[in-house]
Amino acid sequence: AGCGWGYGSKNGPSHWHEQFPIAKEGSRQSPIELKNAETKYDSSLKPLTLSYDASSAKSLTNTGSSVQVDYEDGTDRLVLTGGPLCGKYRLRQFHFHWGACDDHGSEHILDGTSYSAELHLVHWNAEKYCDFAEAAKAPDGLAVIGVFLKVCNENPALQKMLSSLDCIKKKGSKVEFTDFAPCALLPPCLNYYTYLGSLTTPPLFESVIWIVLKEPITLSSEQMTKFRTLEFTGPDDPMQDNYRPPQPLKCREIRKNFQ
Ligand SMILES: NS(=O)(=O)c1c(F)c(F)c(-n2cc(CC3CCCCC3)nn2)c(F)c1F
Ligand SMILES: [Zn+2]
Repeated sequence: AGCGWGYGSKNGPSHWHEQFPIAKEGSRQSPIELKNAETKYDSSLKPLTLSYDASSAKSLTNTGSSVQVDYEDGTDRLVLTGGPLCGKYRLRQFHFHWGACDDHGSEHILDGTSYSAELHLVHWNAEKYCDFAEAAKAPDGLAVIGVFLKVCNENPALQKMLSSLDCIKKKGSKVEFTDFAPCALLPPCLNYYTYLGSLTTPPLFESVIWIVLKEPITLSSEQMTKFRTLEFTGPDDPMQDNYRPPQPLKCREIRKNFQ
């Protein structure tokens, strides 16, 4: 069988509809362009609350499309509540999307600006659903916090992960990765935009309540270069430009919790 979906010219985002029709037929696909002037301030939106105990990080994996840190999500360890959400959402994993150069690479675009990378913290609704796979198929099943990465000064919180990338250069490789508090990757200000969307990779399920932070976190250009030392399929195929372009807004509203 041909290689599965990816980000190449033969299996990239413009081909995904061939195996995943929702890519073209969906009504709430992600990512999108965020135009601040067209978003609506909603005073009923609550602040985000991230509960945070000794973190339950498990492993660091090269998934073949991103680098991902998986969490033990059998109990309420890292829980997201508040914001636009009803109930509590458990952190399952976080991963990144980035470009071949620092001037692009994020999935969401904010007022015409592409950032160098974007962090996604993926949570699932553990109050309503039994496990991640079930939640991933429900319209209110997932909540993903998107954080923009901007090349500026070094980010010490990323160093522990980036210094482990040499061990997972190859697709499918995985190493133990513990005691990593994801809150260290958040900016001081948690002002956010929120809208109803989808997974930005196949199967592109329309099950994500997106929460995109307005304030980016920063990292150095050396740290950004480190991401690109990972491989998609082999040594001549560096992992980069693993982002989906913006999708039609259709009849969706984007709200924000700040004026
Ligand atoms: N970019 S994103 O939108 O933040 C994003 C996500 F939110 C995800 F949840 C996944 N995801 C995909 C699966 C396979 C599951 C296999 C069982 C059925 C559901 C999908 N695991 N996690 C994902 F790959 C991704 F890119
Ligand atoms: Zn993602």
